[in-house]
Formats: sequence, structure tokens, C-alpha cells
Amino acid sequence: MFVSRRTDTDTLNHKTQMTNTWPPYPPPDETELEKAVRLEEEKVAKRISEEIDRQIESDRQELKSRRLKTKILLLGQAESGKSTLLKNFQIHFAPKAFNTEVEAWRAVIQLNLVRSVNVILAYLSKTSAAAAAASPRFSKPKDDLRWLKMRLAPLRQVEVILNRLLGVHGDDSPGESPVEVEMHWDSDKLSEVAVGSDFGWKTLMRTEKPRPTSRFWDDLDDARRILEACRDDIVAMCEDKTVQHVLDEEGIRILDEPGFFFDQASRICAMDYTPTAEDILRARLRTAGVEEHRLCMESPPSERGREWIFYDVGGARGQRAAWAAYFEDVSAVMFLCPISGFDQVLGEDRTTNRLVDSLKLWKTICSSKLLENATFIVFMNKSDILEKKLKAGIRFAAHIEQYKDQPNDLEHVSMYIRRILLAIYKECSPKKRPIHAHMTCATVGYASSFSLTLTCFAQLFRTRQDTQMMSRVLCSVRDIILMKALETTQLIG
Ligand SMILES: Nc1nc2c(ncn2[C@@H]2O[C@H](COP(=O)(O)OP(=O)(O)OP(=O)(O)O)[C@@H](O)[C@H]2O)c(=O)[nH]1
Ligand SMILES: [Mg+2]
Repeated sequence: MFVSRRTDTDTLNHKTQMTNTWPPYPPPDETELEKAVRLEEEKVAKRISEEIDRQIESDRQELKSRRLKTKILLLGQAESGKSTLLKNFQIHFAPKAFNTEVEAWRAVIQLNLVRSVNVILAYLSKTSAAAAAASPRFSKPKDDLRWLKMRLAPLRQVEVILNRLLGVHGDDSPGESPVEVEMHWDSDKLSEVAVGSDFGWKTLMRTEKPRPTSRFWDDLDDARRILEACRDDIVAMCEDKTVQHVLDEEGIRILDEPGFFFDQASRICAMDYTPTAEDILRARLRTAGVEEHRLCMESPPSERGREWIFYDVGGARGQRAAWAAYFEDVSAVMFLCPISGFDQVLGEDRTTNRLVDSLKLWKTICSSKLLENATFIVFMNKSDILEKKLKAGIRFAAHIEQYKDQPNDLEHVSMYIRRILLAIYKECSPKKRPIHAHMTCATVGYASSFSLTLTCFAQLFRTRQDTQMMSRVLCSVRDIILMKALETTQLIG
């Protein structure tokens, strides 16, 4: 930017150039004092000019590096499976880093279980109808319930300890014990706990140094000893007919509820319990705010060291306003649509159907101008729950009237939802762009599962039994994102 000045020996016959040259030629009759002032001014101007050049270059570099970063947004309503999908990516592409978090997940899973037990106990003792319908195993139902409650009372302490160690807060009442605030039955909130993204709960329990204080480990040990001591009673409660009766009455399909670990209670309460990948995928921890997760690829060797930055957002309505701040320079949007939610309502608005809300949200995201250059990948998630519900005879058309009398099976229902998702995408996208869609069960991980792979705008719809369904979906998504990164690199040179 700074043009070097010609020497003083240049003459007036360069007058025409003089007007275009900077700094200008000195006047021929310049005094010594004027020359000194001029040279000083030129020095200052040169410094400013160089500073501007440096700033422009640094802005250019910053822009380039921002565009080269693979920034991925995980979007979707609450409980759609965003954080679970992220765990799948971590387990698959950065297993060593993920392993360092296992200890923290053990505490979360134990908290999920303890919290479910505490909430159910609190509910049972409040509901006389429930007590009256107590297990035939007990001759005096109310007394036996009281007895069970008494024996399991230490679990409240376990919940308090785990909440404190993990930095968990309940729904809207940080600091209060979730058990205290939930004396009414609300299945959506049964295992709802959230950890603020700034608390660092995962790093707190990492196996490498620096480790937390010994007080921290002593408390954790205490919680685990109590849990183990209560193990038989917890298992008895989980298998108890009263509990099952109440849950049935409430329409709670316990194995489908997020964060319920009743079927694994005995294993999870053991002192030497180590979570499996599937346990971690099933754990429920509500995301509060927007969390940034950096995933450094460990495999395959060709991708080792490449960094992906995921933004995992809280999906409840009250949290959605914060999303837009993260829409700039996004490489890929992964939208989670929980297709099993057709017969459920939102936790935050009991008048809105979950599937309808999800489709509305999809429309808003597809229409966003800020996201027009992002690659879109939609996950029709919770396909396992959808399948179970349809097989159990729950009619899709009873909740989504437009479906009318079409067959009530997984293939037809998922095709229908897929058609709507793609139609919305086509209609609302600010410009024509490809989309990739997968039907998933994010909690299955690597086990065998039913899978459908959909490719938009092509009439491809395959159904197959695939022993490594999630693994294939993840690899395909990785390839899509790598292609996008390559395109961006070529564009910015
Ligand atoms: N059965 C089944 N459960 C799933 C599936 N995907 C996620 N879940 C469970 O659903 C619960 C909610 O999943 P999350 O990943 O925490 O949901 P989220 O979208 O991050 O929710 P917020 O953080 O509240 O926005 C967890 O307990 C998961 O284990 C699925 O495909 N099938
Ligand atoms: Mg989440």
C-alpha cells in the first residue's frame, strides 16, 4: 500500500506523475525546517499505512482460517438426539479422547438411575391410588411402600452428591434439588438434568492429571457405596408390580424413556460398574445453552488431526433464540427429527405435538439465509421407538390426521415423514442445494439395526438389515463434510 518515494534528484518534468505519487515530491524551494516537518509527517503516515496493511492481512488470514474450520451445527427440538449423535461421532472418530470421559459418564448414568428411583418413590407415596394398587408381594401395601421408601432414603443423599459433583441443576431451578421441585408426576422431566456448558464436568473426572481434590473422590466413593448398599432394594423396586402398574397407568413405556436404566439397575449400582458405549448413548443430560465440542479425528489415518467443531444446542423452545448467533460460516447443519414423537407433546408446551413442532422448526432452519451455503443432513431419529409404537398398535393417523388410512407400518410412515421433510426443504431453501437424509437409531451404536438410507431428489429408498448401521451413516456423513471442506478450500484458494 505504501508507495516508496522517488529521490530528491527527480525534477519538475515529472510533474504529471507527481500528482499520482505518494508521498508527493518536495517543493523546490523547501526550507530545512519544512523538510524536517515533512519527513516526520511522512514517517507517521508510513507507519499508519503499514499498520493498515497488517490489519488487512490478518483479517484475510482470520477469514480464511474460519472458513477452513469445519463448523457443524446440531439442531433439533429437545430430546431429538443431538447430544447422542455427537457421542456417536466421538465414539467412532475419537475413541481415545472419548474414553477419558467414561468416569464422568458413569456418574451421569448413576444419577439418571437414582433420580428416576427418587422421583418414582416421591410420586408413589403421594398417590393414594398407586399405594392402594400395591404389589401382591406386600400384605400391607402402604406399610411396605413406606418401608421401601425408608430403605431407599439414602438415595436422596446420593442424588445431592452427584448433582454437586457434576455441577448439575434441575429444570428451571438451579441449585434446588430436582426431587424437591418435582413432587408431581411429569414423565418428560423424570430424568431431566442439565449441566451448564461452562462447568467442565467431563474434564473434572478425566483420568489424567490434574485430578480433583481427594474430598471430591471421597464424596464420589461415598455415593457409590450407598448405591451399592441400596442395590437389592433398587432392583426390587424396579421389578415391583406396583411401580410397573403405576407406570402402565401413566402410559410410561419405561424402556423408551430417556435416561431410564431400570433394566440395568443391578449392574449400574455395582461398585465396579463401568459403562458400556450403549449405556453412555442412553444416558440423558439436557443441554443447557450452546456447547462447543472440538473433535480431533483419531481415525482413519488419512484424517488424523483434522478438527471438527460441533455446536450442540439446547433444543427446548426457550433456548432456540440463542442459536442464530452460531449460524455464520457453518459447514454443515445436522438436523435431528425424532420421528417417534407423533403421539407426544412438547415438555415446554403441552398443547403442541412434537412431530408438528419438529417440522415447523425444520421449515425455519431451511429458510435461513445465513445457512444458505451450509450442507444439510437430516436424521430421522428414534426410528426404533417409532417401530415399537406402530407395532404396539398406536395409530399414526390418530395423531396426524392428514395421514388418513395409509398403512400403519414403519416403512410407510417413515416414507410419509420423509416426503414432508424433503418437500419443506425444497420449498423453503433460499437456493437449490443438495440434502442428505438418514433414518437412525442413535442409541444403538454398533449393534445390529434396521436402517434406511435416503438420498434426496433421487428416488432411492433402500431397506436393509445392517449390522453396522450407525457406523456406515457416520462414515457417509464424514465423507459429505470432507467434500464440503474440499470445495470451500478450493473456493478460497
Ligand atoms: N430409543 C432411542 N433413544 C434415543 C435415540 N436417540 C436419542 N435417544 C435418547 O433420547 C434421550 C435424549 O437425547 P439427547 O441426545 O440428550 O437429546 P438432545 O436433542 O440433545 O436434547 P436437548 O439437549 O434437551 O436439546 C437420551 O436419553 C438418548 O439416549 C434413538 O434413536 N432411540
Ligand atoms: Mg443435548
